[in-house]
Amino acid sequence: MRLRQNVHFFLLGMFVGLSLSGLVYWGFNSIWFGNHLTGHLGRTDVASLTPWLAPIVWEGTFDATLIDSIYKQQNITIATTLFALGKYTRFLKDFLESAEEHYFVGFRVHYYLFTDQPEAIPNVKLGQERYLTVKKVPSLNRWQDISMGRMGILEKLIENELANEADYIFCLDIDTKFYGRWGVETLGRLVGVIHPWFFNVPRFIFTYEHRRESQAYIPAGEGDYYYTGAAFGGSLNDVHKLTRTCREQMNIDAANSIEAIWHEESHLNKYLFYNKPSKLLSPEYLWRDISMCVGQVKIIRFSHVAKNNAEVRPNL
Ligand SMILES: CC(=O)N[C@H]1[C@@H](OP(=O)(O)OP(=O)(O)OC[C@H]2O[C@@H](n3ccc(=O)[nH]c3=O)[C@H](O)[C@@H]2O)O[C@H](CO)[C@H](O)[C@@H]1O
Ligand SMILES: [Mn+2]
Repeated sequence: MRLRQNVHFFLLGMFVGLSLSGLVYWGFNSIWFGNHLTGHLGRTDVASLTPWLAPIVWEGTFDATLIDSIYKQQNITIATTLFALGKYTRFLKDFLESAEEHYFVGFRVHYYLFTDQPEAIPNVKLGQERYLTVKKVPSLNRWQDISMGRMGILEKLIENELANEADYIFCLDIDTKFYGRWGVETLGRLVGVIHPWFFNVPRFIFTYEHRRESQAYIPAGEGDYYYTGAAFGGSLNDVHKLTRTCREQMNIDAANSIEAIWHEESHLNKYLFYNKPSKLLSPEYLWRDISMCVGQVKIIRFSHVAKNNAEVRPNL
């Protein structure tokens, strides 16, 4: 009898003890008693801050509802520039349809699309406060010139047209598609996206320009991250300075008959090394065309689509 009573007391004690510790744990983490220092937001498997204290945005590092509500009060416009020349017009439909589903949903977005064939632009239904302006540009017969030429065109666009039209700008490749949220968590003064092939490799693998003759030169052993040329953005002023500098540096290279190893991407990397971005986006914000499982990437938001370069580009 006594033994049974003891067992009962023991079980009751266990129950009360566990409940209390559960309550304390819940209390520390709950919205009622917890705070952002004891909460769950943050990642331990990846760096979410650069050594200069810029955030690196990964799934699990931000509260989407909260950040949406903050930016909702600001009545912002996000200019988004796209280029589709030659056969790259085929990527427009998927890009625009998926962007309407995932890209700054609920915010004012103005796409500026540069193309040599305005007639080939598909009719995609845009949401409320979503605008598309098409601008005709001359065809070019080297894909490298199309890709690099974007810097000068963006520089002029910001200078001549965007001043009172937009608050932020993102410049994105068109051979891409959205699969998940890309929202206001990406906004910042100067924003770079970590290249999906180089986020988990040592620096000596980074394909920076290492020839001293090029203006994109970065000495061996230097550099922070390797950024993709397929997506970057920020405030109008900062992106204007970036595009102007890259365009000037590419002009000097051209005058010296040298082309950086990865074209404007090399110049962008040089720029972002000496002008540190205020925010970095993880490779969730530009994934690879070849699907490969990588533990740290919990969600693919935006990705290159598979393409046959020899077939879509005007030259090799
Ligand atoms: C993953 C990544 O970082 N991608 C970069 C990479 O290759 P990519 O293979 O992604 O370059 P790409 O073929 O997509 O060309 C870049 C962009 O130029 C435009 N385009 C290009 C060719 C053409 O015939 N018509 C046309 O419209 C289009 O917007 C395209 O998205 O290197 C390029 C420069 O070396 C750029 O830096 C890209 O951003
Ligand atoms: Mn691309």
